Amino acid sequence: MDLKPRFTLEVFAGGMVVLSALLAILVGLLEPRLLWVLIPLAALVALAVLLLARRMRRGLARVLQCESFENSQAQLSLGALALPVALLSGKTLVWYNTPFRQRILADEDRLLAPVGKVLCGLDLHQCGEPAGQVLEHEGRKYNIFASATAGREALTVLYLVDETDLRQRAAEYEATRPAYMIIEIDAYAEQLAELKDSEKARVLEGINRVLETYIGRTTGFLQRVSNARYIAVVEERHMKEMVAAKFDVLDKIRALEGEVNVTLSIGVGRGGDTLRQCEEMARQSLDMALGRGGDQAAVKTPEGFAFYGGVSRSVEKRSRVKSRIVAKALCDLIRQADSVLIMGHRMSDLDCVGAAIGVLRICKGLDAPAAIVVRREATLAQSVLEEFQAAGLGEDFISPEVALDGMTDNTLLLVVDTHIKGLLESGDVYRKCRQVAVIDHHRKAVGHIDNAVLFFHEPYASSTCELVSELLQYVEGQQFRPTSLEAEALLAGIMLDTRNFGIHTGVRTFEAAAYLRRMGAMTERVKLLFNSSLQEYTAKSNLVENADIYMGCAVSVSGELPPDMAVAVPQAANDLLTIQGVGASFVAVQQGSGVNISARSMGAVNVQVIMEQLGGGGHLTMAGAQLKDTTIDEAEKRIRQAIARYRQEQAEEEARSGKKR
Ligand SMILES: Nc1ncnc2c1ncn2[C@@H]1O[C@@H]2COP(=O)(O)O[C@H]3[C@@H](O)[C@H](n4cnc5c(N)ncnc54)O[C@@H]3COP(=O)(O)O[C@H]2[C@H]1O
Ligand SMILES: [Mn+2]
Repeated sequence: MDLKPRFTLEVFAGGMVVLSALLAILVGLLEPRLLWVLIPLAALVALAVLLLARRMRRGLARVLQCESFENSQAQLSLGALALPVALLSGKTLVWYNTPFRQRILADEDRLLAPVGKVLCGLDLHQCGEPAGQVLEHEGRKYNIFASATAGREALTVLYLVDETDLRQRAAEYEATRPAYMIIEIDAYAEQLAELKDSEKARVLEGINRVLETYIGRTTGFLQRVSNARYIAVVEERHMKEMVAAKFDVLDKIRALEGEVNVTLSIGVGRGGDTLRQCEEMARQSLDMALGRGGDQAAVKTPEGFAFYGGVSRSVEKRSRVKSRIVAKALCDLIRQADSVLIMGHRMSDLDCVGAAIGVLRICKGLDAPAAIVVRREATLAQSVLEEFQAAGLGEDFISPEVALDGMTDNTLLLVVDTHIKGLLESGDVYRKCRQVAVIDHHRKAVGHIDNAVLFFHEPYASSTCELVSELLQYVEGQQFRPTSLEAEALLAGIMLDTRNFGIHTGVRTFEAAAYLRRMGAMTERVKLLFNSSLQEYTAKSNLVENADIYMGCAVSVSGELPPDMAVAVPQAANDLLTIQGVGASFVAVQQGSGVNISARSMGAVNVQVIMEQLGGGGHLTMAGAQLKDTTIDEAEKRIRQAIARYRQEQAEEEARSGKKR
């Protein structure tokens, strides 16, 4: 039956016709007179055969469709089924029931037609899978299932389930799921609250207008719930568009003209099971957006967070970031991770190791497996590392190689005291970690980590240790109380970056120090951590002695120092500042084929800007740079050029503002 049954039937009928025609011709040749009778007779027979063949096929179809097929129970049961059902032999349609004829064949008989012509794109193999094949036919969507008998003359039963309505509803359901948005005006209290009422109204009018248009395009609604806050609920189909456009409303708000630069932070909860769940997710997202510095949108779905906007804009972040919120977010991240690695910058110093020790305390309090990644052979915090080793805590510090070995897909990397990829202790560890969080106080620079789920960046803090001390105060519980040793490491970090509370100190710096003192930090023991060896001291004195004064800046250069003398460089730069008439100091030392530079100031000179000219960075008062493939003479020339250029720009700026600093 498999071998073209249609062909067989037609050939048989045709063959009979041809045969009778031949016979008629033969008889006609033998007896021409009979021709007059034979020709009409042959035509009659041919007509009868054709008619019969047609009737036969129709009759066959009717029989197969089975009103009278009593002895076949299977056919009977399929015939009465409300679903369209068809029977195939190979790929040929050999039987179908009435619903199939009506809905798929448009009430025509297509028996023995190839099924591919009737249902375009049908894939019998896929129909045999448990999920079946979804096919569109005449504007309706069918899920088609097949079950086949094995063997050469394979028979297949096709069941067509009309899922048009179901699928339409499912798509509509997905598209109308609510997404919850919380929109907050950044630093409202600091900025807008102090404006004149008329000006404030103007700024708010601008914001309202932009937001109303933005939400007005959707089927959702917008509601201002407090001075600085709006909520909005929009349908998933519109949320999709907003995400695709990367929340361009942020740009529109930033472009508003006015006395102050307003920016927004947006938290979105999307894809939750309930509206309440979405609201909760939106709140977490807003916390994230604010914790990363604002001026951005954070979207939380059950899969995790995604962030839009807010990257590397040079607008200064004015909002005082809430440490409490960050502490909570940080704890959540640590809890979700298999293990935690804490890592600072290359040539780690007391601030970065101290901060790492503080963060490790939080991990320990949460019972999360955690370690600090540090190269003990290249560090400026040897004193702290030795003390912890002596206290039996050496295992908390591991090398990048060990860290790489013990890592899983779900390891969280906490970067402290830097946010620049190129300065990390180990780039490999960073690249292998999927989840990264950053805690830093350096001014945002190029090459910053851009995939952090949490970016706690406070350029106004004195040190990373100050930030971590604040975080420690916001996690509640006895288990988060730092030991006196840990408190001393944190205090050492603050003292390093403030040069013993000499510069860059704010109210919060002293509050953090007071907290650490309460936790048992002893200043006299902290001071010991800064003591240097006689060799280091001599190296430092030599550097100080060799300094030149150039345009009010002390510049000292030197050939290569022994590797363990590295700390003499920043210390010499610090000491040079104590000389009268020196506004900034620059100490450059050959290291391998490159040159390392430490720059310091008391605040009147912005050494960060000068070091940025050389590809470095840091802070207003404390910065550095690493020059590659440079001789020390060339480095000195470039430092002097950078100073000259800075002085010139300074003079121009003073001329413009018409006042002397
Ligand atoms: N290419 C680049 N791009 C962007 N930023 C760059 C950079 N190169 C350096 N910086 C930043 O400049 C700051 C100064 O670095 P520096 O090595 O002179 O000075 C370091 C360090 O050498 C120095 N230090 C460490 N131990 C010390 C000790 N026992 N006594 C005195 N100073 C110490 O304290 C300073 C701590 O500074 P901090 O980590 O906050 O910030 C650093 C660093 O993050
Ligand atoms: Mn540091």
